[in-house]
Amino acid sequence: MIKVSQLTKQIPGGPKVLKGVSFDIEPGEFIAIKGASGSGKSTLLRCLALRESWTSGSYIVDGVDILKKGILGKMKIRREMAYLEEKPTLIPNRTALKNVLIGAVGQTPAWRRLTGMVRNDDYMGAMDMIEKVGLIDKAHQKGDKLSGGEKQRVAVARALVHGATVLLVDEPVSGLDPHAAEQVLSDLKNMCKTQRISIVAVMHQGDWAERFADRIIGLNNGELVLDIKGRRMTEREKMLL
Ligand SMILES: Nc1ncnc2c1ncn2[C@@H]1O[C@H](COP(=O)(O)OP(=O)(O)OP(=O)(O)O)[C@@H](O)[C@H]1O
Repeated sequence: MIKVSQLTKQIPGGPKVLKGVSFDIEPGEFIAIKGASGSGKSTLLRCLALRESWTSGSYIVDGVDILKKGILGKMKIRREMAYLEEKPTLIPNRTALKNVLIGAVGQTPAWRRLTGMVRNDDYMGAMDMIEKVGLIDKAHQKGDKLSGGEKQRVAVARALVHGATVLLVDEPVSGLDPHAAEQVLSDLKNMCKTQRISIVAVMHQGDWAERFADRIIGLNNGELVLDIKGRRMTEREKMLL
């Protein structure tokens, strides 16, 4: 269980982007973040991944007070949380499998990324992950020959192959056609249910959040103004964002 309390992010000499945001993340939960452009969605995600520093607040992950643990806290987050930026890129001339195996910058030793050398159990783990995102028949297809949705699913596999239990993902279906978007979100939802992976996804466009998320949290100008079960939002709730 993850507890975010009073997360505030002040840009030095700039705006206060997040203002006392508090919410919990349960194992296996799919949380969508909604909010207008500039409301702080991506900053919230990057703060959860510790890619941005927190100005104040507390961050408890499995009972560990992360911000008080310094480098150990950072290592725990890097181990347990995978961060996927909007429109992730694959190495075009490497297969889907190789992308999963060696593409995760920062999680694979540099010598292994450069040489492409992998251990047998890494290979099995990557194949498992590719199967979980429903792409086993595309494992040996080159990155640039995959469709947008397939690339996104490979990127999800790459992000999770090192055993993370939480996936933080920015606009997972941005730029995808409705069919591919549906496939990506079905995979993500399935992972939550079968592997108890928690997902926090910025999903502002369309009604994807309402259709796939267990919970929707909403930001307006850096404040959390909505925290509801995943369902069709009322007009009043939409007005809050
Ligand atoms: N390093 C920074 N310096 C100055 N302003 C920043 C910085 N980082 C974020 N901001 C501002 O904070 C606000 C929130 O940015 P953020 O990217 O989190 O919004 P968002 O909700 O993800 O927007 P979008 O939907 O357009 O991607 C924006 O107004 C942005 O300009």
